[in-house]
Amino acid sequence: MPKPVAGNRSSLKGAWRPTKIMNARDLSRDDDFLSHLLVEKLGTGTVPLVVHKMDPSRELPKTESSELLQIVRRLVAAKGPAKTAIRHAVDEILSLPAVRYYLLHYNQKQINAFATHASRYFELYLPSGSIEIAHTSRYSHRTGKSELCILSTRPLVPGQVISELKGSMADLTDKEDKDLKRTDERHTDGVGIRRDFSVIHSKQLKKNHLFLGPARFVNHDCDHNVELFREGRYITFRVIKPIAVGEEVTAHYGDGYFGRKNRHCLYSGSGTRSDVESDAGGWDSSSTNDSSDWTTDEEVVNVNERRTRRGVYAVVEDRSSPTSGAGPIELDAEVEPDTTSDLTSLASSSSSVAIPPNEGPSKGNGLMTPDPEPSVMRGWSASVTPSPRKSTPAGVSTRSQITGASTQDKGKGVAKSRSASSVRQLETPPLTSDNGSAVDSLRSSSRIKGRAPTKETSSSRSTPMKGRGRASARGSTVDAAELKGRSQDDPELETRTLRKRVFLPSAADAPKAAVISLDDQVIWGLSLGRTGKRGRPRKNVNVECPRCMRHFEIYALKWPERVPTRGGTAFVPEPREFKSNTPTEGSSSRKITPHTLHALDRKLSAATVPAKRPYKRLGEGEEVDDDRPAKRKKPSTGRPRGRPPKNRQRASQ
Ligand SMILES: C[S@@+](CC[C@H](N)C(=O)[O-])C[C@H]1O[C@@H](n2cnc3c(N)ncnc32)[C@H](O)[C@@H]1O
Repeated sequence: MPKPVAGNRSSLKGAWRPTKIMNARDLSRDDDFLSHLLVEKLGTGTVPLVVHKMDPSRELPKTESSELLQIVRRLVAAKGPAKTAIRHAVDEILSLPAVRYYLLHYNQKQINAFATHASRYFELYLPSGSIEIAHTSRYSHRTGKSELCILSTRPLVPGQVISELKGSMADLTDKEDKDLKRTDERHTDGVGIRRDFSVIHSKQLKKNHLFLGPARFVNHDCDHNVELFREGRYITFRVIKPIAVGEEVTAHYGDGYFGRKNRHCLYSGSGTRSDVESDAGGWDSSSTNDSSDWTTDEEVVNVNERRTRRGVYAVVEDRSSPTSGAGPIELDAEVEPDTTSDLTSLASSSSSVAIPPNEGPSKGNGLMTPDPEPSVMRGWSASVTPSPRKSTPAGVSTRSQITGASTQDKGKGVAKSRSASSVRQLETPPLTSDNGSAVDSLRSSSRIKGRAPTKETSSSRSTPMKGRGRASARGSTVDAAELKGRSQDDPELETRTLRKRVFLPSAADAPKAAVISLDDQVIWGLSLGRTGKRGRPRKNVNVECPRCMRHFEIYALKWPERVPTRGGTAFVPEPREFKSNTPTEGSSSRKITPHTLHALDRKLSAATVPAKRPYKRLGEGEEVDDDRPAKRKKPSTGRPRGRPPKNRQRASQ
């Protein structure tokens, strides 16, 4: 039993710190509660969002939807870095009475994990986001249950990483694993539901992991448009085909997840919001929960509109028209304001950068640094890549699903696909200041129709992709193989998220080194052609290495005349990289700058280099010929070291 945090529960606010470790029990409990608060309760539109819970029988503390909506509104309107805005939102949710009650017996570590998980859900609502959780009835006729999905709210281009699609993974013990496989008969609608709908298998660890958070709502499609890959501790989703606004984001769970060759996969082709809205009338509201709070009676649904929760993005021709249904959906230039939720759609985020048309997907686009670890994260997606460079098709594979449809499929040999991972706790990357700066720079303007589109800022280009223009229709394909092997750059996972690519400054960008002198003699050449022993050229001299600098000081003092010159003047080569210690972000001090040169100048002026005595190997019987006075050995005091002499001990008494 965790040790409850003592003291006033209101002190929860601001007292938590991000943590990545969660055990499966806490993760499922927290995810049930948080998805209830931040998905179900905030559902807008005509169709409520009903989340499959890990434990549907669990009673959740009652919360006011209006309070939650206020928190999200403040998050959307907040100024400053996204990270700070998210933190405030989490603080606010932690101070809700229902949440405080829920956390009553949690210790600080558990509170940290809960708050971190809450931040993953809040990130979905950032104006810079490019996805949303929506309802889909695509599978309901077979699964007999409400299903949710992820829709894009902006055009996404291949190579982009959907930064806000986050989740957390926790190891499953054998017992927990077995329990999840068992059909839960307690489900209210009487349908036996297995709760292993979001279990990922790690082949390498021969273990199953529970994967929960917003990313768990990504459905499977044999013709998927994102791939899941692991980067160190993180799981990330990368777009592999253009995704239009309103289109569903789908991954590949593995070849045998829905039966042999996925023959029971219910994905019926292009899944767009139209599947959702047009089916809205058929939705059985009796099985819904109080998320219908958000459905107003006056709301008139225009069946020709295609909309995400953020607003209408397309209007199709009237269904009664003879041409209806056949023609292509016309996409609006901009996303319209969300009339139902008051959540504003702002300019594109780092994960959905406005891409100049006619530019193909980036090669080596600096999105993320691949995980050098060769272990294969097979999972969920057959195209899950262990690292972006090795886009191995066969990643984390989820356990075969036996709910609804899968229950019917029982006995038909719903195969299990397995995946490999070498990590114990995996999750999607944390929100970084990247996002924050993107939001900062973008918040001032809006993409709401009629307003001037946001000017792209450098921070919004944190995923420097040479991409395509507005995402084309689903059919437009990009060879997935084309993406494989492209060099990418990191997250640490996590911009957020993904670690920024370490861009080494080019020689042209590097500060030009100044020439320094000693006693009016030019001594400085950053690369001394000959600094090795006995004047031999020394390879790979790294002048930024302090050791090399020391060598140089000695060299320059001893042989100032050997300092390289070119055409009579001092030769100042370009700074080199410090090879043994690749510079990382913020480590610009590793570069030679005028400042370091100046420091060296001062050092050299004051330096005195003692002459080095050559070592001599002694022959047999030969004695040391040393004119230095022999080091006198201190006479032993006979007492253990560190203890004061007895008389001093006595004196102190
Ligand atoms: C990781 S969850 C995805 C989110 C899920 N729709 C939800 O609402 O929780 C996996 C479950 O979604 C459903 N699902 C996803 N893709 C499917 C597909 N192509 N065919 C049939 N069911 C699918 C199955 O019920 C599966 O167990």
